Amino acid sequence: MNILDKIVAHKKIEVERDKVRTTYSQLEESEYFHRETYSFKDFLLAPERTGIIAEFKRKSPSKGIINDDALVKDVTKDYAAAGASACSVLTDYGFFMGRKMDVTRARRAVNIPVLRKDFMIDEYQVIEAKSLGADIILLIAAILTPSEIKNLAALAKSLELNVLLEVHNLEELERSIDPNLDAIGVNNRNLADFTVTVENSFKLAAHIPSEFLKISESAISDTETIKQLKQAGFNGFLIGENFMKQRDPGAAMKEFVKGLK
Ligand SMILES: O=C(O)c1ccccc1NCC(=O)[C@H](O)[C@H](O)COP(=O)(O)O
Repeated sequence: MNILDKIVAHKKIEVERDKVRTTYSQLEESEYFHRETYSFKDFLLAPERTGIIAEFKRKSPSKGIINDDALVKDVTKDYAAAGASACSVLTDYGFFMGRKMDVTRARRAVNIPVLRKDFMIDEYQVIEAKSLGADIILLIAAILTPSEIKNLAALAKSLELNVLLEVHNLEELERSIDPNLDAIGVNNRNLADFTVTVENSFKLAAHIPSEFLKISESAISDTETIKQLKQAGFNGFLIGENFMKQRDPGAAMKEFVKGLK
C-alpha cells in the first residue's frame, strides 16, 4: 500500500463518520453556502497578482512537521498582501495536520480565492467545501475514475465552485479531461514515491488543452523556475513548503516575489 492508498483508505472512514456528525442539511445552513465564489481565472490572470497559489501546510507525509506554529489567519492574510492569486489550505488532519476550520479562517482573512485542498472522493466533501467558505476544490486524477471526476466536477460547478484537476502523467490527463474543470495542475511530486521534478510540468505543458488554466504544483523554490514555467504556458504556481518552512511564511513569500520583477 503506498501513501495515497493509505490516505484514501482513511478518508473513506472519515467521510462516513462526518456524514453522521454533520448532516447535508446542516452543511447547507452555513453562512457561506450561498455566497458568490471568486473566479479562480480572474485572480490567476490579474496582472497585479503573481499567479502564486500559496499554501498553508503544517505537515506532510514526505517532510513530516514543516511548521506547526504559524496561524492560518495570519499567514493567508500575509500571502494575499504579498500578491498571492489564491491560497491553498490543506484540510486533511491525519497526514497534514490540517483542519476544516482552517478554510473558514482563511475565508475570513482574505478577499482572494481559497482552495480547499483535500483528497476528495465523495460528493459530501464538495458540499462541505462550499459550506466552509472555499472557492476552489481539488480533484486528484490518481484517486478518481473518469466518471467520479465528471460527477464531482458537475456538482462543484452547480455550487459555483472552481475545479482544479491534478494529474501526474499523460495517461491521467487524457482520461480525466472534462468541460466542468477550470484548471489542470501538473503535480511535480509523485504521490506514490515522493520523488519530485519540475520537468514533469514542462513535459506535460503542451498536452493540456488551451481552454484550461495551467498550474504547476509542488517543489517550486525559486523565481527563475517560475519565469521558465510562464514561458511554457503556465498561469499558476502552487507553492507550500518553500514558504511554510520559514518561521514567517508570509514574509518569506513577500521576499520571494521580489525576484519575479
Ligand atoms: O507533500 C506531500 O508530501 C504529499 C504527499 C502525499 C500526497 C500529497 C502531498 N502533498 C500535497 C501537495 O500537492 C503539495 O502540498 C502542494 O503541491 C505544494 O507542494 P510543495 O510546494 O512542494 O510543498
